[in-house]
Amino acid sequence: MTAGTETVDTAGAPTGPDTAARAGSTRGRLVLEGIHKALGGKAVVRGIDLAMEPGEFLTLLGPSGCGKSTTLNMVAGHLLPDSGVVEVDGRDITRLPANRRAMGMVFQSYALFPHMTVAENIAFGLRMRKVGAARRRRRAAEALELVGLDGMGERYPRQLSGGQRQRTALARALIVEPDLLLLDEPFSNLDAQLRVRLREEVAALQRRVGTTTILVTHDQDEALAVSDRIAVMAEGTIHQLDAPETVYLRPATDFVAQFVGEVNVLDGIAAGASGAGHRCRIGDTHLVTATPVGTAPGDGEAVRLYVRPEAVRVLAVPEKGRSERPPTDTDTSAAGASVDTATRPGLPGTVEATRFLGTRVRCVVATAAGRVEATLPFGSEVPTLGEEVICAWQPQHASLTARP
Ligand SMILES: Nc1ncnc2c1ncn2[C@@H]1O[C@H](COP(=O)(O)OP(=O)(O)OP(=O)(O)O)[C@@H](O)[C@H]1O
Repeated sequence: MTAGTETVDTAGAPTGPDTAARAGSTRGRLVLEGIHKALGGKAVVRGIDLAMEPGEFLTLLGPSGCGKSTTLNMVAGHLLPDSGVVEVDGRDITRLPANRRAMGMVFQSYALFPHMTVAENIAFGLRMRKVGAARRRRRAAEALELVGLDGMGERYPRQLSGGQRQRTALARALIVEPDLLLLDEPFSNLDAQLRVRLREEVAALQRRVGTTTILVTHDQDEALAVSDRIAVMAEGTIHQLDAPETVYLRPATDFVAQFVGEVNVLDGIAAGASGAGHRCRIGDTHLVTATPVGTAPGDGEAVRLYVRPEAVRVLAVPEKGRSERPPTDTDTSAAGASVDTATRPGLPGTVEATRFLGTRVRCVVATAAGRVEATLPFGSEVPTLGEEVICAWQPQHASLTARP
């Protein structure tokens, strides 16, 4: 889009440079401070604090009803918080009406005007801002190109596929060069393949234009794939606000561990630090290791350990080991190695089920701590049903917290 010099009639609305030239923008620093909101007599948002950097892509992730959309609507100005402050670029906008905020919003339902062409839909925000017709047409054509819809400007929404409609909605949100782009479950109406493709497109586009973006979703894969940071929400509060890797590998709470990705949950008793982590006793005899999240537990404290199926190695028991699974001197190798539990941590068990999943095999092992699921990578040797094995993992691949 060309450098804009037009003024607009909405306080806080942008008059800034081209959308395409805004990567590395310093605009769109959002701060939420102590936000509370009750709806229908129920506390729906209960003390949200959040600070976003300009250009950041942040996802509000949580189960249905946890307050994600309510939070987004307070940023958009569709809802007024009961208490707390919404600030953009140092300016308190808590009480500023939605139409005077510089926000671009995309909804699950597209919300396009059926009687307007795609180009008219996209240019709508500019028309509201009294931008002249010729300039509107030019900017709409540029926005169409930005979202890969060149040449489709004269169609009507009903003549578009779901993905094309959502690209139109995105172009309409971006054309006003908003401080913030707010995406409320924008991919939910699309089929699985298109959902993945469009989310990649949106993430790439966001990096290009550099608009600070909040995505609301309950889809953890989506959140992990596109976000700079994820705020995991439950019951109106943020449980953890971190980079995707940290949320996945170092879940801060029991809820985060169990909501984001699949996880084995094992209860045990803390048994002292070891060089590469913290020891944890399962049952009377078995020792495993993990990395504490936050303060390390005291000896004898009841702890809960979380380990992802893909981090679990299924190893042969040395004395029963099959000849085709040669022992190694490390327990960090893939399935096929063996482990000596007298000297190394590990959880013995019996293979209860194996399931072929195409690119990997899922192996279920019955242990003293309950069922442990392991994902064996493609090409691994698959243990036989009823085989006695050891489940092992590297301490940095398992996390440990005080038992809730
Ligand atoms: N206008 C309203 N009046 C009363 N309760 C409401 C209203 N809007 C939302 N709620 C309730 O507030 C809670 C949070 O809703 P919200 O839409 O923010 O959740 P969400 O996390 O976005 O969930 P979803 O993914 O299902 O949209 C829900 O229990 C919902 O039923």
